[in-house]
Amino acid sequence: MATNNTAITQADLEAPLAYEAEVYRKGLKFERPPFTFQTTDWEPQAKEVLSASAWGYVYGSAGQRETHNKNLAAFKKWGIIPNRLVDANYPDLSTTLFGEKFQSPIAIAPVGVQKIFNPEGEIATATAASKEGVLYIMSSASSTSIEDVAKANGEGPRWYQLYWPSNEDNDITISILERAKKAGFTVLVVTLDTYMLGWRPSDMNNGYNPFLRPDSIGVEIGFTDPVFQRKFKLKHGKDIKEDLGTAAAEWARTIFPGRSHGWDNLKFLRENWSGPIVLKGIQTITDAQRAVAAGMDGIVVSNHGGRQQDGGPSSLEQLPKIARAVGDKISILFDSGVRCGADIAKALALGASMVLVGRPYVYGLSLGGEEGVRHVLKSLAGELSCTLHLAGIPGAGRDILNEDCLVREV
Ligand SMILES: Cc1cc2nc3c(=O)[nH]c(=O)nc-3n(C[C@H](O)[C@H](O)[C@H](O)COP(=O)(O)O)c2cc1C
Ligand SMILES: O=C(O)C(=O)c1ccccc1
Repeated sequence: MATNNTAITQADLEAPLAYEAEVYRKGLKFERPPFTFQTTDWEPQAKEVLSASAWGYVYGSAGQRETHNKNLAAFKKWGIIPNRLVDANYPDLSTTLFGEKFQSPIAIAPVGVQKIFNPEGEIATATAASKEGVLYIMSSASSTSIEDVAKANGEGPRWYQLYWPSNEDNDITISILERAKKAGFTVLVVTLDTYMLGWRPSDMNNGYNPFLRPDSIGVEIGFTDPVFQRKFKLKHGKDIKEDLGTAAAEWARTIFPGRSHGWDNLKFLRENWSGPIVLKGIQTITDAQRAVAAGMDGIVVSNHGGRQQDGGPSSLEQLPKIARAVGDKISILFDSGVRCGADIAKALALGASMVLVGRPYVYGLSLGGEEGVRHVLKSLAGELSCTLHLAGIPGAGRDILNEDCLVREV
């Protein structure tokens, strides 16, 4: 399997479709994945195995779920045009970002507190991503430390997502950035839409905030951070382990300070991070242009899967406008509402160079740990490859897969 920047081999091109071929070749002897190939069934099946609180947390969205529902519906407004008598055998799914070649255009979206879905949590996901040649984006709210995730991810490509503390905690931010750099995270993804949690009725009904549980899950990065540890001791006169509840609440306040930074503050991150910086949560042309003006390297067109602000537009609807405005000046990634291989093809066609998947792999993690995440990633890559092949589109590159490949149906 190709890792970053190694040449893509014929075997790499064939790998996504090998999953399907194996099922049919082996028939009933095929060792079944832990759950279905039908992507629409992942969500209801995960519901059956999760506690009400964990389920409410992952499936839950802001407000009346209007933004969430629009995210899903937006994909159905586009059709992929099928072309005949074109040889698009084993389409090349590779994509290049910041001078690095990635074997797959699919990435693991940053998702916090993964141990509430499976005791292996981020270790299972980071291992699965590495085995499938998929980019792992690590959340600031992980229930596993930066160093342990890096170990599990091994040679796999990995980026670090920052929940950005306020200026009073710049020393903590610097410490975290240094740790991420040292642990081999190459790109910084700064999430802009979550300086406070959205209005989430399901979590409020369950009285559920993963940080504030008695076993304080999701605070691992803070609890293992020497600067956070020192500051906590100075302020409270005791060590973290002497008062886990207070420390967890303190870490939650640190990474969700309740107020947004301004565009000017990005200079601070630029000064303290030597690699590319990507802003996650962009939804307008104006903000995308501001990102370009601020010298950023990439944006993730995302509305956080509809979990933050309700009543907004679907993320996919915003993508082509933004791509047309700034696509030649900045790298564009996308998430929110991706549920199957055809969805990935559509997001790529509408201007994304990389597509992040959120809830689907969390359902895989819930249903089958590392194998479950691998099954989700293999299914999505396999279906994407199959879709492009049958549509006569030989690759995922912008020169081949673009708006001309789609028809707007409604
Ligand atoms: C359970 C859960 C936790 C998440 N935690 C984070 C996080 O820690 N940092 C972040 O930037 N985004 C977080 N997200 C948002 C995802 O990165 C992504 O934007 C979103 O899930 C995409 O929408 P989708 O679930 O429809 O694919 C989280 C999403 C879910 C479902
Ligand atoms: O739930 C989220 O969307 C999110 O970003 C998060 C992750 C961990 C803890 C709190 C919020």
